[in-house]
Amino acid sequence: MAARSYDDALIARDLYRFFRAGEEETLALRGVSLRVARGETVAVVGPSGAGKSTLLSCLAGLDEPSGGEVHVDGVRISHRPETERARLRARHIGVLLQTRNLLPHLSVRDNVRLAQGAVRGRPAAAAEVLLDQVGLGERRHALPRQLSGGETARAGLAVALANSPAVLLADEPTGELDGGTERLVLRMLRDRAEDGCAVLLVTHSPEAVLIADRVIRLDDGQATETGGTGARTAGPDVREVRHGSG
Ligand SMILES: Nc1ncnc2c1ncn2[C@@H]1O[C@H](COP(=O)(O)OP(=O)(O)OP(=O)(O)O)[C@@H](O)[C@H]1O
Repeated sequence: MAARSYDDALIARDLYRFFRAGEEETLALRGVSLRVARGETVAVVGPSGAGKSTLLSCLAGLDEPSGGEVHVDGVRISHRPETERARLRARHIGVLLQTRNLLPHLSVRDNVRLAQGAVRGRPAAAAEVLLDQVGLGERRHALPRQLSGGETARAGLAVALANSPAVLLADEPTGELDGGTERLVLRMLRDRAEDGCAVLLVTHSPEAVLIADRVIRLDDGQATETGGTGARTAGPDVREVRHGSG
């Protein structure tokens, strides 16, 4: 059991999330459990309103689950003060959100450098290397508002990868991208997984699902099997599916 826990860089146990707005109550997550191992890519799919973004926010420590626990890289991130969750996130997690993670007044390179700040001793040159990898080496001095949509997505990816995270969480990383940029983003996510990162992406894109080792389907706040073989049971409500060799 201990070895498995170590292999699983991301563990969520029995997550619940209630929202209350006036009289209205929504149970966005109803007992979701999942594990993502180092080196693995998992896609989370499901209809609008199923709870995908809520799940990703709870996994990233951007939101607190009402019940259940999240562990990242061997550390519990849930049920801690927001500042501590932010510190743990900066250290262990890369987050790629639909609203991109760029500070508007900083150049692309300085955005990457800022995200690297969480990791001591990182050479400054690594920012340039990362920007070259996402094809933005020439645009490193540009401000976010000067970037095209595809460039913004790639800059967001560079920022998400800047801290060499153990866990990478991405919400629709290829939404609204052209085919070339989508392939580049997916290849980089896959490469990170091959380097030992645990990658979880929320997606509607069939191409993104294809790069995943396993697919988790959320429906009305519950995770269920999507079919196939080689399932790895992660909890009472989750049966997952492994695609071929990935
Ligand atoms: N801050 C909030 N306050 C109240 N209800 C919320 C809040 N955030 C999400 N919800 C509700 O929780 C449920 C799940 O929402 P969520 O955004 O997680 O779904 P989703 O699967 O990501 O949808 P989409 O694919 O459309 O982005 C929805 O019913 C939504 O209205």
